[in-house]
Amino acid sequence: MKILSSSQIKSCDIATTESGVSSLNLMERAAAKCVEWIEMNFKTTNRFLIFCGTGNNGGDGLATARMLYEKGFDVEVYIDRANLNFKADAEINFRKIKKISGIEIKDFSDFSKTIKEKTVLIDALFGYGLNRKLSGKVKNLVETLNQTTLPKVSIDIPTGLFADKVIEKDSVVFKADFTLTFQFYKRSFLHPETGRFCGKTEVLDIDLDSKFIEDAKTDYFVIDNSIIRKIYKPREDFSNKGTFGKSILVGGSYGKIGAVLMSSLSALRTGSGLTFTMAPDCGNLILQSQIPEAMFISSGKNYICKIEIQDKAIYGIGPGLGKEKQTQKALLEFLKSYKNPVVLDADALNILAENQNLNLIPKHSVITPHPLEFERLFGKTENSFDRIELAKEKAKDSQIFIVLKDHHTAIITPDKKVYYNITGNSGMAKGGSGDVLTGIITSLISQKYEIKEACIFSVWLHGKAGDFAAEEFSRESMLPTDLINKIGEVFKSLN
Ligand SMILES: NC(=O)C1=CN([C@@H]2O[C@H](COP(=O)(O)OP(=O)(O)OC[C@H]3O[C@@H](n4cnc5c(N)ncnc54)[C@H](O)[C@@H]3O)[C@@H](O)[C@H]2O)[C@@H](O)CC1
Ligand SMILES: Nc1ncnc2c1ncn2[C@@H]1O[C@H](COP(=O)(O)OP(=O)(O)O)[C@@H](O)[C@H]1O
Ligand SMILES: [K+]
Repeated sequence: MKILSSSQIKSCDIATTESGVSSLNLMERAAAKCVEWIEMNFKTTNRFLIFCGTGNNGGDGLATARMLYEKGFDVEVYIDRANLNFKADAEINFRKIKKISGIEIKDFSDFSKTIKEKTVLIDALFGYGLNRKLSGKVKNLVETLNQTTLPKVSIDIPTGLFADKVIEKDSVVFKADFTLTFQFYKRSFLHPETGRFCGKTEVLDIDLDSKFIEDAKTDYFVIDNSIIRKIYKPREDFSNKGTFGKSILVGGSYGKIGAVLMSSLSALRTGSGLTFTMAPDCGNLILQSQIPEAMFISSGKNYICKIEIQDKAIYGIGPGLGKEKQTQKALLEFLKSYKNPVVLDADALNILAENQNLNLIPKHSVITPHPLEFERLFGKTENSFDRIELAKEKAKDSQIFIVLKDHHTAIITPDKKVYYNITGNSGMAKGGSGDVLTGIITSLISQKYEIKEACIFSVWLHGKAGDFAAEEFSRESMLPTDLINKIGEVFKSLN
């Protein structure tokens, strides 16, 4: 799914109205979608307090208020009585509301924190039209609303956020439990500084102009099910182990054999035809007894001392590798003579960062840094939006794929496209989850998925397996190995 900027969304709204739908109708459509969702999700609630601004977001709120009232709910509308300067469509909706005697219209200052139970707060103060941080009455109101424990729903965007940029550190933002957004994810929903205000995001289809959307140019995408369906290649019947590639997972050191073990197991669980683990001898017994399907390639005693080059294999290097001098030398020597794409993670990246040898990374390789590893490689940035921009430059300069791991991992391609992942959960914030991802990416590349597609599919699959694991074991209790065991269920869901 494309992510458009706020100015592109505005143009898309205009294109839609030019194709024959009036802007008032569009607002009606947007509100109807919100009401439909609200009815489905707040079955026992009977009272809605709707906070409206004077722009189109406020207009959506006013139309939502009317429709909820018509469905028999109790509704109170809160506005700034000192500023009734509504935009055209909002004005029409305000007049409609005024005619309904059953809807109370109150001033922001009338809101009391001691509110009855079974009440939901709906934020329609500002949408993507916000152009500066909140101040004055709206800021005070949002601060007060945030202090209540009532469920909170934002229409389109939590008030105080911009669609596609970071907020200042001291900004006040409505802290939603749910955000009902129209047609597109906004980039700010996907970044840590801003996404934490959105709660669960629901994208409501309001049928904006499909031709405009198809033609719109953007560098940013959300990985949705339709992308995955296009990428996924069901396993062929007329095949053998050679059909599904050879993965070599390189890593492990004394005390960290588990990391490369999990990578190897993940490669197997995602379909790798032949899977090898290249690890020091101290790992042999552990690996052979835990994963008999993987073959062992010995390299050193307690840490990797040499990375042997084999034909027609895809290498995933880094999990549990450590940074012993000889390991560093082995990695650098391998990279000096190996020219095919590789997957590099964890200490492989730290070794390259310390030696400033980024130019050794073969073209079209995949690197999978978390934010700190990224910083070690490429330097500090002010915020996560700047980090993505820096990653775009670096991916292009080095012609590599950067899988920037986070709550919403982003894949940055050499042609500067950014794909955000929306599967996964905080149960994955445990040592070992990254090792699993390295194994999956290596396995999919060895099965001849295009590198970009392998990255997209792997990150999605990893997160989805994490979601299944959380469902069964809880976020607290689930382990990276549970996640590996759930990969099969994810594949089943695709078949
Ligand atoms: N046809 C459309 O344009 C559609 C728009 N929709 C809604 O329209 C919203 C966008 O509407 P608008 O462009 O009217 O923008 P908003 O309703 O977000 O903001 C209204 C106006 O407030 C002013 N403003 C910005 N920041 C401010 C601040 N910090 N303090 C005080 N005033 C400030 C700006 O002049 C802005 O135009 C979307 O988020 C969505 O909710 C939906 O109705 C769907 C269709
Ligand atoms: N809060 C979270 N929500 C979703 N995914 C997460 C979260 N925390 C971690 N992950 C995922 O788990 C993996 C962690 O990788 P990494 O930080 O390298 O850990 P490790 O090296 O210990 O395995 C990444 O793929 C990341 O996206
Ligand atoms: K809003």
